[in-house]
Amino acid sequence: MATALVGASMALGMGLLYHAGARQRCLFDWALAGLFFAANNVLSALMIAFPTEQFLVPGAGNVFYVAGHFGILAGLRRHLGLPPRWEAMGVLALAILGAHVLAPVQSSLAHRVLLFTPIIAGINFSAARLLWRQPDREARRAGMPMILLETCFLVQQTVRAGYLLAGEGGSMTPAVSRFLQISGSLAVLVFLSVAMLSCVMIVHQQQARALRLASLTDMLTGCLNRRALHEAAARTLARCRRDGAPLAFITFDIDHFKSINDRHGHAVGDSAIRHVAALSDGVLRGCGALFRIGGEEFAVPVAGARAHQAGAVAERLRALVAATPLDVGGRHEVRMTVSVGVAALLPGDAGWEDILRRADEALYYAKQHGRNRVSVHGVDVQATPPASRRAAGA
Ligand SMILES: Nc1nc2c(ncn2[C@@H]2O[C@H](COP(=O)(O)OP(=O)(O)OP(=O)(O)O)[C@@H](O)[C@H]2O)c(=O)[nH]1
Repeated sequence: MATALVGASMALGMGLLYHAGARQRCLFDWALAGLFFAANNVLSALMIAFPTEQFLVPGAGNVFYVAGHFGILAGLRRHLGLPPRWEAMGVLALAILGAHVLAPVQSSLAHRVLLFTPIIAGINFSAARLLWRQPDREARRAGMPMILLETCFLVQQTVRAGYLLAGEGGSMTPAVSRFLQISGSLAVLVFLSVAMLSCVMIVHQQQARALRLASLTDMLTGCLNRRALHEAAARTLARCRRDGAPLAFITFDIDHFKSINDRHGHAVGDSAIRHVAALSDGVLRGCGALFRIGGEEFAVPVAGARAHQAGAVAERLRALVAATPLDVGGRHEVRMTVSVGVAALLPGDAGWEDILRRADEALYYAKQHGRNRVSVHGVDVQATPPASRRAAGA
């Protein structure tokens, strides 16, 4: 009954977690798993209190037990974006009930053990393998308690099955038999308690990841935002310095954007920003990630590129935007241009902000000199010493 209560607690806990805002459908599968474990244990307790010859009762108990393990696997599958495959459990349930009609299964514990241990072990193995094969290391780390739990349970089941089979001939003492019975029940109780916590960990990690992603993503374009640039640019600069590789920044800004808003409305202005971001994404594929760092201003750190190489990419981007007007619902087109600034890492730079500042100076130069053009710092705009050197020299 204690195990039944833990199963019921698992069902309740998963349901409450869903309502508390986690809103992940895998919680339904895990709640069902808890209910199946609870049903299995209630049935076992009833069978001890009221022994019966009816084959359907132990058959249903075994179906509930397998369905409990299957529910955990189904939830994990759903969590990873795979179909939960409950229909396979339906087929399995019929097969298990059908097996209980057979006299050898009804009469012999060894046959039941031989039949069910591989099924449960297979489910445990599939669950552990699924979590282990996740490409995302952070997600795999969050799934580690569940991986260990499923593996330990698999080993425990196999060892226990081995003992039961060995003792079937009557060689097992009553003490060993009782130990196997109690340890089996305790193993399920511990399994359920740890499974509940492991499920919570998996859901929590996914939510934390989603929140983090949202805090780094620009809602309008889906590009990374300025906060993400701070993290990514510092990492990129450190890597380039370590490898002795060059690094350049491209920044660009839509020309006369205010007039697009004024003439066509804010919604078309939003579409224009999305349009330019999508075009840029295509040009920049393989060069570097696109960051939206202001209303209609974007930045791209290009690792491994010198100023003239980044300048060539910037020119392709400028030409594409100028040649590809935004189609507004098939009614009319909005032509746009961008001004682009490019700057490269200099030996005295204190941080990536120095490169971005020079790229911005180049962008300002492009705006001042007719717009719809690319300006490269050090070529079009004269180099100014970085802030740190100016401060040191002052
Ligand atoms: N639709 C829309 N407008 C935005 C958004 N963010 C900023 N803006 C507008 O973008 C305009 C930026 O205008 P300015 O910085 O004056 O520059 P501009 O008109 O593009 O002119 P230049 O940059 O000098 O070529 C402002 O009117 C902002 O209100 C946004 O997310 N959506």
